[in-house]
Amino acid sequence: MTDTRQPSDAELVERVTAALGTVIDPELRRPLPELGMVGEVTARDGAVTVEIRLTIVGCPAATTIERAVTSAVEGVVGEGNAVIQVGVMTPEQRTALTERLRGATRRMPFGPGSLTRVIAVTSGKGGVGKSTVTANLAAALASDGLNVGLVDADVHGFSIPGLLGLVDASGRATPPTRVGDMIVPPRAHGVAVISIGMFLEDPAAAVAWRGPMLHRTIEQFLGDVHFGDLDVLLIDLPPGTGDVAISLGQLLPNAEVVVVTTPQHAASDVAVRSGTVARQSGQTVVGVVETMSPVVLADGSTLELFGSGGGARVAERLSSASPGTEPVALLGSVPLSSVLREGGDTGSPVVLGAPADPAARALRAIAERLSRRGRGLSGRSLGLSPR
Ligand SMILES: Nc1ncnc2c1ncn2[C@@H]1O[C@H](COP(=O)(O)OP(=O)(O)OP(=O)(O)O)[C@@H](O)[C@H]1O
Repeated sequence: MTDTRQPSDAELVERVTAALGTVIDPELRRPLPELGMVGEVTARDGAVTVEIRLTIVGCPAATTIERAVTSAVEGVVGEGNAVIQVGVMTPEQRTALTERLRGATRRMPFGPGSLTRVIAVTSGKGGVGKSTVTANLAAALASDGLNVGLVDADVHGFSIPGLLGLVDASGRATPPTRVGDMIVPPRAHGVAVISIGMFLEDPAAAVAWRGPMLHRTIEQFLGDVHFGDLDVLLIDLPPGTGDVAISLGQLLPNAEVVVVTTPQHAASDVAVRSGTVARQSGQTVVGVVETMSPVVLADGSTLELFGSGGGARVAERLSSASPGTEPVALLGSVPLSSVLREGGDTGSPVVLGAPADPAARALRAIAERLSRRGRGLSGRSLGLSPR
């Protein structure tokens, strides 16, 4: 027999509370009650009032949250029977929230033993297409359903916000949300992104920092930014073997490293050095990506603007420099593509915006190869001990 009586107000409160448990904060990616964002829930004569506490005044996700809460509550009480009162957390509530979130991760959540795969992308020379490769790999992996974070560690030459469309018309990068002293990264194309560019008022400002300041910034990006549970964290390193690469080697010796090069000798020779420095800190070079590779033109001829063979050369030299370890593979070659470049200029990664372009296909295949590699459990702590 079906129960046809009207639910009591107490039952409504119970059902609405359960429904609110399904509403996820779009930035912090956890249910609202778990974040302490749901205040009092009261019912009277079948109508329900819900108090929502936003983390900060002017929270960028306010409208999305209010809409999601309204729809969850109306799902229980019917349209027009829900009153949503939106307020803001007190400083004490905010502190409790940041402490809860910190406890859930750890101070350095991506260090050795982490279940997140950390993939640092490096190159020898600047301007070889490293950031473009990183942004596209992040977008491709996220569109495959993985939780992806991206740290733009190219502090002096940051370009990730632009490549992923996280800039306004004046070129200013989207600032992250701050909850107390915790930083919530903006998201684009499903990727949570942090970059020094997001902390600068003037997009043209030069960041002239040296060793200790750079080290602290990278440490903060990895420790104070709330990425939540990630499957993969990509790191766009500055070109070369400078302070940031060394800091990252110390902080994340567990990182896997992808070396990007063009086909040209001048680029591939220095790219080998970047791979070698990564290895010295214990990181594993998992492959090489060649970009700006030869492209087949409409008339069938091949344009080799930067020559050919650089990627294979780097892979071979890194393999022979470390005999006895797994050979370093050429993960793929991304041909020269004006569609890819235009996608970068407009913040629309080519893997999403023009998936049929040969460069997009090559990048997708590289992302697949990388994620296939990650399915094994070798090197991961399973939390088991022998009996
Ligand atoms: N395969 C490609 N075809 C055409 N243009 C490309 C290709 N790859 C990258 N580019 C273009 O080359 C320029 C440099 O690329 P990008 O910024 O990714 O290089 P980078 O190695 O990260 O540079 P830096 O480290 O100095 O910041 C960009 O304008 C980008 O659009």
